[in-house]
Amino acid sequence: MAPASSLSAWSDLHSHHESVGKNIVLKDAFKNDPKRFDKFTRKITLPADISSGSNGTDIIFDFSKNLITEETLDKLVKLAEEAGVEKKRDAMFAGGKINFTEGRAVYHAALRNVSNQTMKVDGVDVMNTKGGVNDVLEHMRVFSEQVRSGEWKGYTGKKLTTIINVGIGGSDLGPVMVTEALKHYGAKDMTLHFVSNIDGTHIAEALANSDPETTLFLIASKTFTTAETTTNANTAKSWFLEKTGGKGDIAKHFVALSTNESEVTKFGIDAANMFGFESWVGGRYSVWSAIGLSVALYVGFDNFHKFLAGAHAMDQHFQQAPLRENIPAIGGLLSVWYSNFYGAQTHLVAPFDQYLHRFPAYLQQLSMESNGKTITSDGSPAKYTTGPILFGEPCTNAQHSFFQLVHQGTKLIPSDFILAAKSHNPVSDNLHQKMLASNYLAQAEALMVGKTAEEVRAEGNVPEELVPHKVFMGNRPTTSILVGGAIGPAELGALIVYYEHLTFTEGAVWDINSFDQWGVELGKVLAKKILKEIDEEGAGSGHDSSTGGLLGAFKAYGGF
Ligand SMILES: O=P(O)(O)OC[C@H]1O[C@](O)(CO)[C@@H](O)[C@@H]1O
Repeated sequence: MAPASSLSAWSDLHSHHESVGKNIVLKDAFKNDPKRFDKFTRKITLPADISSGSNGTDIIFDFSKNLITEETLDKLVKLAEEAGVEKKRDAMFAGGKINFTEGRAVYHAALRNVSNQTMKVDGVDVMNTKGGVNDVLEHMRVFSEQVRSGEWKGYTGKKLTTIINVGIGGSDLGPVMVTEALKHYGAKDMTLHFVSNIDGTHIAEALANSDPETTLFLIASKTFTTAETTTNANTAKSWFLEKTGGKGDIAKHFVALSTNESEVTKFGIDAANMFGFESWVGGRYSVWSAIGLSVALYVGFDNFHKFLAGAHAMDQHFQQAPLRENIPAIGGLLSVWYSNFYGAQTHLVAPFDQYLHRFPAYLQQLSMESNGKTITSDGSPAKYTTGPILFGEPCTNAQHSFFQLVHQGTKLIPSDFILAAKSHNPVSDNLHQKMLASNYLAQAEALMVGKTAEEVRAEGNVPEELVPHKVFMGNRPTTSILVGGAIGPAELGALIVYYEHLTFTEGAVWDINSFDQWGVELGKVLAKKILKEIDEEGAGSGHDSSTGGLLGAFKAYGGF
């Protein structure tokens, strides 16, 4: 495809930004158009049999507090058409090798294809082939039910109630985020640990209070070659063998979630205890695969299946809805609008939901590992900004830390706020939930309406020199996402996929490959070289004076 800036819709959007976009005053737009909320709100309804409540759950995406007019949306849709977003989407869902730098299909949607539509890569039916999606799901079902019921026992005959997932990046962030988000559904007798960091503290703390007789290790690594994971896994194995006096049975206590059978067996895990997936599942899209085993163990397979089904519902919406009605496509196009025409550099996601406290961290990998790229499909550098810096924290906490900058700083920070209408914990007669909701609504309203100097003065008793400090410029865009029930497995699945396809849409417009991650390689290679140098005499070789100086100092202070 062509670089986005060469498209006629791109130039058109530039003129539109100059003549219209720059001058949009949101509070006036609402005054002038009582139907604005209806015009820019989209809804998806999840089927009743997978929803958290007894009726199907609606999820409302209110885009009306964004700096757009109907004409803007039309022009953004035109941009998507010219950039071939639909063609690229269809190629993805058809198993095309759209990860063009690695020659791979991008087919994580097959993992949640609960309606079992035919999905093929290289002519092979990935759903029903031996060892394919349905076989792995069945293996996960059987295993998770055996562990949860206690039928699968440790080497001394005890039920396994501590799960330690060892993995990093996509082999960690999804499972952590989802198990936290679905804690309400989690097995009360299970303790979960997620060990990712190579910092020995992480594994040491997980092992400190674990009993080898009742601990199950999930070694989660797509490649099974990631240094942090293999090192942590070996430390876990040594601990297990040492604590059990060599009597511990690895086969009962260690399973692998991976694509790499030969490395798994080399590590000492039986191929029968390996839950596989294929190279067409990117790490940051792998929570739907065997990498999600900790989720299935914790919340039960039926809930894991609902999680997949909610995701599938959003996949179908993304595949079928016309661009102007297409929720993830609109989200992605808004991101392009702010990044490339308003110069925004960030994207804030703030869930008003404590269970979603790891959601922004999860989205950081999804968004920034996917679209943190400069090179376009023809190998030339993009002449425009690409992936935004995504950040966030749950609210209301974030309001009491960095929201100052969001309200009064010099930067435009497009923000997403997420709220579930129903809490899993309606304590104090729902007082907490009402307060949470009032903040969710108030923040978006405050960011939009702001406060003028006249309004500050009208409050009285404000010394004139303080007036400018108390002014809020307002007109700051937000997207409000409202889940019309509680956030259960299906609702969570749909929310994640909203962001997956939003990220897809951005990358498709920017003409970059959202599915590789070459940018993480250089640091890995240098770390390997320096690791060797720590054990050698001197302060390494070929380094700049800062790196060499610090290496020498580390060795001296650390006694290495
Ligand atoms: O699952 P693996 O192969 O251990 O990789 C872990 C993570 O490392 C990365 O490759 C980045 O270094 C991510 O893309 C991936 O999710």
